[in-house]
Amino acid sequence: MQSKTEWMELALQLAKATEGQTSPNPSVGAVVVKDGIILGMGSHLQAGEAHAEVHAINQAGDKAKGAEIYVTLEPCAHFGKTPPCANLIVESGIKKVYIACVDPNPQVAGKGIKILEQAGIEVEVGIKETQAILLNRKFFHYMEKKRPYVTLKAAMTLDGKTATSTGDSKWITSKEAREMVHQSRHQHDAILVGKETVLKDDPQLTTRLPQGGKNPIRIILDTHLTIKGDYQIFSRDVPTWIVCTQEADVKGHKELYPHVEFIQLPTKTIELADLLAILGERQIQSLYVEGGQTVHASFLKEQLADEYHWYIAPKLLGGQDARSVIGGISPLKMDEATDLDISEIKEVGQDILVVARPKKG
Ligand SMILES: Nc1c(/N=C/[C@H](O)[C@H](O)[C@H](O)COP(=O)(O)O)[nH]c(=O)[nH]c1=O
Ligand SMILES: Nc1c(N[C@@H]2O[C@H](COP(=O)(O)O)[C@@H](O)[C@H]2O)[nH]c(=O)[nH]c1=O
Ligand SMILES: [Zn+2]
Repeated sequence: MQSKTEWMELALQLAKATEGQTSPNPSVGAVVVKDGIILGMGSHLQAGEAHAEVHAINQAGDKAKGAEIYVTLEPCAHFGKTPPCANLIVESGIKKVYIACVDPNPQVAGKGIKILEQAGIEVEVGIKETQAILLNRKFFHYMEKKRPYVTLKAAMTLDGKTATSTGDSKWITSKEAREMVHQSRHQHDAILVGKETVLKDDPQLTTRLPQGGKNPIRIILDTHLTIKGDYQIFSRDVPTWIVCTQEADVKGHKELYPHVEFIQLPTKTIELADLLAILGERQIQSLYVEGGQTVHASFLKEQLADEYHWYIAPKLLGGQDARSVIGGISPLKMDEATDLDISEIKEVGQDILVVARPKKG
């Protein structure tokens, strides 16, 4: 007989396994148990398909009567692609529901729990809540703020350089690290770079994994539409959006790049908060910012980065004229630094990846 935390851990594993493939839905896992025996378990696999509870309860069938269900997110209460999970749980005869965390989606947000309690079902919320919230941090952020969860990615030498003074940067990190970057691209709805990166690196910004993967929408910040000529980023196989400002000549540029979408901001400069709100309206839930140093500087200055992925290679470049990770102007005092919580450090091939998030509050 396993403890309720172990059953919830199993449900979380089922949810974690689908991370990155359920957007714009959260990743959810569910386990139906009776007298220490697993009667059904499942994960929500793709947006628009059956929810985790539906899979688990279908597997349990009539044996669900009198059983318990462990689910990593509050069962939904709205009629989406499938009937509400809360009602399904009531009909199944399940007698107790363990929930890791409440669903902030206004369509749910406590309604699922109310339906269960009104049907006389015992509900316990908060088992492994921290892990469940961390797993769906992008979804929760988007539901709350209606703007994408922003992850800044940079690859640098041990002394914090992203290129030599001549702009050469191929390659700093190893094949394994670059493959992990493509994993992240697969898991994000959109990827963003500044015009300098386009002009200097001519990046494709596509997801090139041995097992395949989803290409994020490519977004370029080009205030005055200075990019002309042919670059890989304008390939027709992946949507590309260019962000510019009010004086930019979009009409003229449309002739150059007829298949590219333009987001023209009503301001003289690109206000990132405005851009993120527009991306939020376009259902972009997660944004991967691959730099370069000017773009990173803007996100840091506006405090609009939610997560940092710093890939650090065991190399030293030296030279104050080499390109540093974040450009812009330095604060005058050390206590103006942005404090971070380092949530993960892992070895990737010969490199290390530091995952950090701004300290809350
Ligand atoms: N120079 C390095 C990186 N360089 C990152 C730059 O943004 C570079 O233009 C793009 O990653 C190229 O994208 P694509 O391969 O054409 O799709 N990023 C890394 O992770 N390691 C490095 O060594
Ligand atoms: N994936 C998931 C839930 N997702 C919730 O339902 C919303 C998506 O509904 P729909 O468009 O019908 O798929 C999503 O925004 C989130 O609030 N709920 C659950 O009970 N179990 C699940 O496995
Ligand atoms: Zn549901």
